[in-house]
Amino acid sequence: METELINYEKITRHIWQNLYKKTIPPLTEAELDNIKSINDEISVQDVNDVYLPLVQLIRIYKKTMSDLSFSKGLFLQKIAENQPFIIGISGSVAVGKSTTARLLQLLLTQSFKTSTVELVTTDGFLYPNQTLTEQNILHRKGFPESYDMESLIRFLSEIKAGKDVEIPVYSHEIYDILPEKNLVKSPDILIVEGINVFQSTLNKRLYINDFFDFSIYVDATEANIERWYLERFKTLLELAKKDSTNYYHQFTTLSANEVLKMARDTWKKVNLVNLREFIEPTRSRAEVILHKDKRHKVDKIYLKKY
Ligand SMILES: Nc1ncnc2c1ncn2[C@@H]1O[C@H](COP(=O)(O)OP(=O)(O)O)[C@@H](O)[C@H]1O
Ligand SMILES: CC(C)(COP(=O)(O)O)[C@@H](O)C(=O)NCCC(=O)O
Repeated sequence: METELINYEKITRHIWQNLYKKTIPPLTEAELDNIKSINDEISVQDVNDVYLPLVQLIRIYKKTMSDLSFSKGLFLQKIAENQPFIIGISGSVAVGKSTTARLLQLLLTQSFKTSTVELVTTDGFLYPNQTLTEQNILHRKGFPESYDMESLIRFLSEIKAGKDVEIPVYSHEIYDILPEKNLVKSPDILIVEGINVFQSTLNKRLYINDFFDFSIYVDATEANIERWYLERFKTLLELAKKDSTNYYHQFTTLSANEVLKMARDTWKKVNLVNLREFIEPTRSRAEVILHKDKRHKVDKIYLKKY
C-alpha cells in the first residue's frame, strides 16, 4: 500500500481532527438528529473530527474549480456557465460507501446553505437481470461488464451541462432494475457513489474520474469488510421475513448456519474477487482515502499531494 500511495500525504487522525477545529461551528441538536436518522451507529465524534474538516477541504476544491472555470471563460472570451461540482465515492461492497455518501450529502447541505446537493448511486446503471441473463453474466453482477458505463458517462456529462436527467433505479429488495425512473434535478453539487466510479468504459476510452472535482475512496481491511457484509446480510434477511416480494424472502427459511455459509460464499466468490481485481486497484485515483478501523472509526487519512 505504501508505494502505491507515494503521491499521498498520510495524515493521522490526531493531526486531521485539529485542522480547522476553531473555525467549524459545533453541530446543533437538530443536525445531530438528522445524522442519527441516516444511521444511528455513526459516531458524532467522527463527524466532528473527520467529516467536518473534510467538508472544509471540499470547500477549497469547490472554490478552486469555480475560479478555474471563470478564468477559462476569460481566456475563451465566453461567459462561463456555472458547472455542478461532482464528488465520486468508491470502495468495496459493504465498506460503507452509501453511509459516507449520505452523511456527506447532509453535511454539505448544512454547510452550503444556498446549494442543492443530490446523491446518485451507480447500481441504477447495472444492466437489468434480463440482459445479464441473456449474456450469461448474472453471476457477475457488480463486475465491470455488468454496468452500462456509457450511460453513466452520458448522465454525468448531461449533469455537467446543467440539465435535469432521468436515471434508472436499482432495488436491492427486488434484486433488479425497477420499471420507474428517477429525475435528478440539475444540482449545484452531485455525489456519485458506487464500486465502479473510478473505472472506465469497457473500451477504456473514457474514465468516469474525468467528471469528478473531488473523490473519496472508503477503505478498510478485507476481514472487517467481510464482517460488515455478513452482518448486513443477516439484517437484510431479517427485514425480508415479512415481505414475500423481497428477493431475500426465499432464503428466510434457511437455518442460521446455512445463511452464514451462503453469505460467506457470495462474499468470497463475488465481492472479494471484485474488490481485489477491479475495485482496490482504482484506489489511487481518489483525492482522499478514508481508512476505517473495525468499528467504522476513521483512523488514517490520505490526501493526494499531486
Ligand atoms: N460510519 C459508520 N458507522 C457505523 N456503521 C456503519 C458506518 N458506515 C457503514 N456502516 C455499516 O456498515 C454496513 C455497510 O455500509 P453501507 O453504507 O451499506 O456500505 P456500501 O454502501 O459500501 O455497500 C452497514 O450495515 C452500515 O450500517
Ligand atoms: C448491486 C451491487 C453490485 C452494488 O454494490 P453497492 O454499490 O450497493 O455497494 C452489490 O450490492 C451486489 O448485489 N453484488 C452482487 C453480489 C451480492 O449479492 O452481494
